[in-house]
Amino acid sequence: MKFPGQRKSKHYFPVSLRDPLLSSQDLINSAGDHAYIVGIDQTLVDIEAKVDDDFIQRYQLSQGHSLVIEDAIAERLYRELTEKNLISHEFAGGTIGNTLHNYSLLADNRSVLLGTMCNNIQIGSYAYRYLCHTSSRMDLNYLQGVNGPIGRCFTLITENGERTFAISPGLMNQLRPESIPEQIIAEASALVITAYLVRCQPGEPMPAATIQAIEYAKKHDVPVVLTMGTKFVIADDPAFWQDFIAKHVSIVAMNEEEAFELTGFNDPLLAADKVLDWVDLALCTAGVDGLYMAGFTESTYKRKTQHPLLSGAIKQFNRYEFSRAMRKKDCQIPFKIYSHIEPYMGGPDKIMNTNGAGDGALSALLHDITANRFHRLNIPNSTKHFLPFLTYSSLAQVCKYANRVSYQVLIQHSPRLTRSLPEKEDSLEESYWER
Ligand SMILES: Nc1ncnc2c1ncn2[C@@H]1O[C@H](COP(=O)(O)OP(=O)(O)OP(=O)(O)O)[C@@H](O)[C@H]1O
Ligand SMILES: O=c1[nH]cnc2c1ncn2[C@@H]1O[C@H](CO)[C@@H](O)[C@H]1O
Repeated sequence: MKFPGQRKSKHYFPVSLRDPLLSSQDLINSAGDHAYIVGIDQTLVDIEAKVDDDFIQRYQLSQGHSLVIEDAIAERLYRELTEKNLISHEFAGGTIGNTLHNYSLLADNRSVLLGTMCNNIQIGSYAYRYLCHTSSRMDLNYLQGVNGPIGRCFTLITENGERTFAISPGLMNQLRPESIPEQIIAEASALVITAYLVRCQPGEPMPAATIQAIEYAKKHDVPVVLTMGTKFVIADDPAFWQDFIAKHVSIVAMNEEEAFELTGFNDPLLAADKVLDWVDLALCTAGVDGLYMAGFTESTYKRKTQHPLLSGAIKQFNRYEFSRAMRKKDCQIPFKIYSHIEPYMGGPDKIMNTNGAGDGALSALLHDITANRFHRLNIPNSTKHFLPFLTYSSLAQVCKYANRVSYQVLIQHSPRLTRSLPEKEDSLEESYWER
């Protein structure tokens, strides 16, 4: 595992606190395989095309929405895109696939993907391309074989820059509960799922497989991380999602629109705060406004920020952002902590594609959480683990890292990182980071 503390010059993580008894070689060689994340996804390839508004209407899609379409319509849509030469890019996609791939690239470490994959893969087929464009550190040995295609996600970009997803599911929802390996979940640092997983036809097994994975995670005390997907899935039934999150989820990742649908709060800070009624940690991305995090720490050990205090809907909300997050149940006196960060370097001069920017932020958070577990497995007696912290770094530092990864996604075309971050960041010297 690329342990965050190994960065030589400027770090995203507080390496000055690293245990002096620890040789970095020990870290590289020992517990690497045991600190990994597992996720479930609908295996999908993104097929990106520029279209006009008339195209969206003709196929009865709705702008900004991710809708599932029938096979016959998908074939007609695909034929029109190819005949008119409108397809600009094809990428491996899926919100969890993207997140795991990015995690594996950032951490140079194992992630395990659960989902379906074609038993017979033809060279050049979508399944083939999915596998070719997936990090070799992503463990695909636990995928369930199916006799048919994986899903296609037509990513239709209209003149206003809006993305509309039309999903042709193929057999992506055929994952069965018995294909969920209990031991893989039991030993993971986190189980990552998306709200999209419950959007299935009656009788499809994916929702039951997801619940099976959640049950194993709860049995073995593995945090369940839910990323929302799209506001429309939440808007369909906010009460269902509130209940689902309260029952099953420890960490929520969402953007401000999804946060609004879930909580009724327009302000991402208030929405993240509301989500703490149900979970241990919330990440809320807010496009040009950067991102927010909210969580808990042990009251006695909260740490004051050295950054200027920020005022928002909650007064001086970032006062204790130098604290490390903990699960609420692990705190004797839980204390709420919040942090916010503006887009890295004010945002890129030119955004290539916003698709996947939120997935990138979540993969950074997962890297920090797994680094913490990795460190704890290696050096359980380290001073860093005198309390059962969830993150290795402070909330402020996690925000910084998440934001940096989102920036990297914005400056490339693919929703998955094509390469890791530079080892040395000259830009970390700049005043933005000093605040
Ligand atoms: N226009 C922008 N300018 C600067 N930074 C941006 C912009 N859009 C996004 N970002 C950065 O990317 C992060 C995530 O963006 P956003 O809130 O759009 O995610 P998202 O809607 O969840 O994306 P996706 O669902 O495609 O993964 C933000 O927190 C911010 O750091
Ligand atoms: O229904 C879906 N299930 C899983 N992933 C999806 C679905 N719709 C869109 N995306 C994925 O979301 C990513 C950006 O966050 C895209 O890469 C797309 O593949």
